[in-house]
Amino acid sequence: MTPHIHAKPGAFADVCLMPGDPLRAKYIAETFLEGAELVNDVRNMFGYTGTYKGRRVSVMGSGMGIPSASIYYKELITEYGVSKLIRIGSCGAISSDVKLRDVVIGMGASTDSKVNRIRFNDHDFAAIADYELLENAVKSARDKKMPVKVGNIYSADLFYSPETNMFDIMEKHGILGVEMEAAGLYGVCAEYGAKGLAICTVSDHIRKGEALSPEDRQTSFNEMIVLALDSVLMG
Ligand SMILES: O=P(O)(O)O[C@H]1O[C@H](CO)[C@@H](O)[C@H]1O
Ligand SMILES: O=c1cc[nH]c(=O)[nH]1
Repeated sequence: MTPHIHAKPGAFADVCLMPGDPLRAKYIAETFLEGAELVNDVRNMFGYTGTYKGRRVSVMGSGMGIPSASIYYKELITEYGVSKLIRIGSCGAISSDVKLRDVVIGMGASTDSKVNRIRFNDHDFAAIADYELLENAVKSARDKKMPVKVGNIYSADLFYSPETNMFDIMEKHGILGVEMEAAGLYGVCAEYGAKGLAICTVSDHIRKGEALSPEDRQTSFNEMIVLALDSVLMG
């Protein structure tokens, strides 16, 4: 047990899907997993383990932002033997090339957070996805004929950032989506020897002021969830 996860040893599978929202973890467990059991509810950060098409899989919320998420990523890896962590999140788009409902896979994650500098002696750390998880997610998308955008995402510390000129800079540098955890996930995985990948559905367009309706959110999140779960079956 850890201060944040009261689960028995072996309660988690080797792979854990990680949405920010613990209620999305509950929804995924109840909708997509067979025999799902609640394995953590400390702080209502629900974690479940069940099977997907016969493959043991866990799903747990991470909370919002790198500080919260990093606690769960680290404890799952070092205390519960989770070796593959797949974030399934939402993100905001900036460029007109990226639209609502698009699925974005973070090959790398830029950030304004200092966490990777803290762990990397204040040097630049290239926060990148695990190649095998990335390749399997892309294969899973291709099998479904589901278009995905693969590239650089941006993990912001502030949801309400005063640095609004950053959106122009991000667009110029090809950032596909803004979210709040991926760079932390990639840093934690590098530090503790696990594999990480962040997949996000575009839930809103920051420049156009558009946002998915709750119904559209659910449908498009379902597509991302199945994409992630099927990618787990590939390796
Ligand atoms: O939908 P989730 O996974 O929580 O992801 C995004 O949504 C939250 C902000 O609303 C942040 O956690 C951000 O990364
Ligand atoms: O972190 C996030 C998530 C969705 N949309 C945003 O603008 N930011």
